[in-house]
Amino acid sequence: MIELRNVSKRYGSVTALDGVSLVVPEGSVCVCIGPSGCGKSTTLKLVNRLLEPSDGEVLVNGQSVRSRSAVQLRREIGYVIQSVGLFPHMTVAENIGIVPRLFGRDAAWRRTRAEELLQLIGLDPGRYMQAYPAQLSGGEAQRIGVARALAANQPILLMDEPFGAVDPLNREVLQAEFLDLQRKLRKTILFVTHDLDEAIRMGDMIAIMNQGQVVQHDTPERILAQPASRFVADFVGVDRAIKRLVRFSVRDYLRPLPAAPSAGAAAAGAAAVNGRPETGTGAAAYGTGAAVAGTAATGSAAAASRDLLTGYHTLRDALSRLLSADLAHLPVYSLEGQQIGTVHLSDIRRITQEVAR
Ligand SMILES: Nc1ncnc2c1ncn2[C@@H]1O[C@H](COP(=O)(O)OP(=O)(O)OP(=O)(O)O)[C@@H](O)[C@H]1O
Repeated sequence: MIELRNVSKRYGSVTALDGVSLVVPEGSVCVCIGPSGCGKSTTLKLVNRLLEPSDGEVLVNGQSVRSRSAVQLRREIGYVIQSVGLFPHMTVAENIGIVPRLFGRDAAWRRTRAEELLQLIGLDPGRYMQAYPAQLSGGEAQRIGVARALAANQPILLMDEPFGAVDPLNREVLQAEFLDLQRKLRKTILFVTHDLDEAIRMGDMIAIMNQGQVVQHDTPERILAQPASRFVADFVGVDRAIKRLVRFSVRDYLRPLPAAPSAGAAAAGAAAVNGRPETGTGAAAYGTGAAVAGTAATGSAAAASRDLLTGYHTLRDALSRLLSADLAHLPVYSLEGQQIGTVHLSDIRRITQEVAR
């Protein structure tokens, strides 16, 4: 558990944090969000003692961080930042093994752990263990940053815009994968983002900050349904019912393809959305050769380059595409560009009604 009790942080005449109290229960994700300069990163850095509070107290698992050595604390708390901070002269495996090495784990243990983690984050160990950071795409580097944070099995993670440097599709893929991991690992996570959709999707709780204060700390649903102030209402914007849909991934509402795929309505949908004639063989008609051959290892280039709807997209993306194409359903693709099913407007409508209740 992470707890801030009435914490303030001043830099000379600048008050970066002003009496912040916040609790992140064990196994949950709290996302801090707010305008630039509101104190998000400062909040995070107080937890692992990269900064010291001017007033108030920060506790980790009930113990004041002041009573812990900063070095020891940082070994126990993972820290993922936007620029990732991989060491360029070390291989991916060595980068992932940094904290376990500090804990005295031997080379064989670190190697096995690095392989497991690469598999967990969807990167082929055979290809990536010995790669250097300069050989990675931005999205891959960010996954390695997450793997490194997971390597030491630290129960607490601080994540400062961990997916900030990734393009939108890769970002949605990483978010979905990270949520899968979190369901399994149940870490206690304090997460900072600029991106409201990301906050709504990732957070069990969201702390909306403004001018060094937490102005609402609540579930995403309540923040959207009952903003506590004019500031929060303006911050979350007008289309709040639709924003809730980012909490749902397309793959969870996928209707599978029939056993023998045919050139049905779904293919027609693809043609309409992609603005090109469909020859009747679904995704295969677009070919997976050229697009996929040049794919980044994350595999998302094929889907991204053709702007296809994938299982990793949110239901809000699906809704927006359905409405703009004026269709009742749309094909859904794998990252490699193979059609895997369809998503239906009627299903999304049902979910909107359920969450509105
Ligand atoms: N070392 C410092 N000296 C003086 N002021 C600082 C220092 N670090 C941060 N600040 C100020 O404290 C406030 C909070 O900074 P912080 O980095 O926590 O904001 P943030 O919400 O993370 O911003 P952003 O979204 O732009 O990253 C800002 O006004 C910032 O200018």
